[in-house]
Amino acid sequence: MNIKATNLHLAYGSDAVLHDINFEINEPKIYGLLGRNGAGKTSLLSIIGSFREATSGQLHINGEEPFENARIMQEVILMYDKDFTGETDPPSNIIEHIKRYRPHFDLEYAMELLKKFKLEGKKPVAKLSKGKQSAFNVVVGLASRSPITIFDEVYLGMDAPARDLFYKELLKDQELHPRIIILSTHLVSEMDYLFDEVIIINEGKILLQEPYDDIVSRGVTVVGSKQSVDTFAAGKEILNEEQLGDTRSVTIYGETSEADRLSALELGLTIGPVSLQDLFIQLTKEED
Ligand SMILES: Nc1ncnc2c1ncn2[C@@H]1O[C@H](COP(=O)(O)OP(=O)(O)OP(=O)(O)O)[C@@H](O)[C@H]1O
Repeated sequence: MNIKATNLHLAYGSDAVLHDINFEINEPKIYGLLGRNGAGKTSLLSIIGSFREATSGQLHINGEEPFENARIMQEVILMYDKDFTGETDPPSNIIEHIKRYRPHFDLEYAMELLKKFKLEGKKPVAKLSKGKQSAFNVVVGLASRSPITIFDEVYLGMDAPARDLFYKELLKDQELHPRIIILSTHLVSEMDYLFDEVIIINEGKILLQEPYDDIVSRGVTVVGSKQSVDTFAAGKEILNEEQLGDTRSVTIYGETSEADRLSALELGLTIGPVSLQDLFIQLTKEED
């Protein structure tokens, strides 16, 4: 499967939300989609999920526009924080009907997941707790085995053990049935180990799209005396700096060569890694 955005633009009335963005997703991997509140994540995912049309530019899935395209819609599932008001059926009844419009749906796996997430009862979905409704979304998303599977913040209502179960199932099932999985989340430090690739969207633009390992290997923290840190950091891209007495700590973004590491050692500095969450915070922070 291939997702390709070319000068993709979305506006709500006169408010532009996605600004001529370009990116491509080709491989069956897990993609983490990160962005601050209002950055445009849900807007972008709703175009991929064929919930809405772009204002201009193109979003193609396997070369076709997904909007009102039945063939493409069968291949993509977008799970979001759905309002289940009025849903009188229990989870097990609903999933029995999904196969009709989701060709890759695995009913046996869905039943197994209902059991794992303790959703086998006869209670209507509308009367389930918020977290159980979220877990039901997760079950449908996983068992759909759609070649493009998108989870837009569905896990927020789930408690920590349920989220942990979801992450384990996701990794296990992705290993057996690789597909493009896009996870939009604010739980960056909790979920970063799931991501093969990271896409950061900021104010309606793609800030970066890179393998997880490449991003985190590019950020370092350097701690030491003010003078030594300043000497080391001169000419480098500094994302953040903090000072306590004479001790200075800076977050640097960019390749750190072997020569850099040696010079840090000579200057008596301590070099450490930076988490994806810290990099995300620094890369998307607003200027004062
Ligand atoms: N239906 C709509 N009509 C008008 N404006 C909208 C609509 N949906 C979203 N927006 C606006 O588009 C912008 C992007 O919203 P979007 O929901 O895509 O962001 P997000 O990155 O998913 O945010 P969050 O992390 O808070 O969920 C926001 O300014 C939002 O107010």
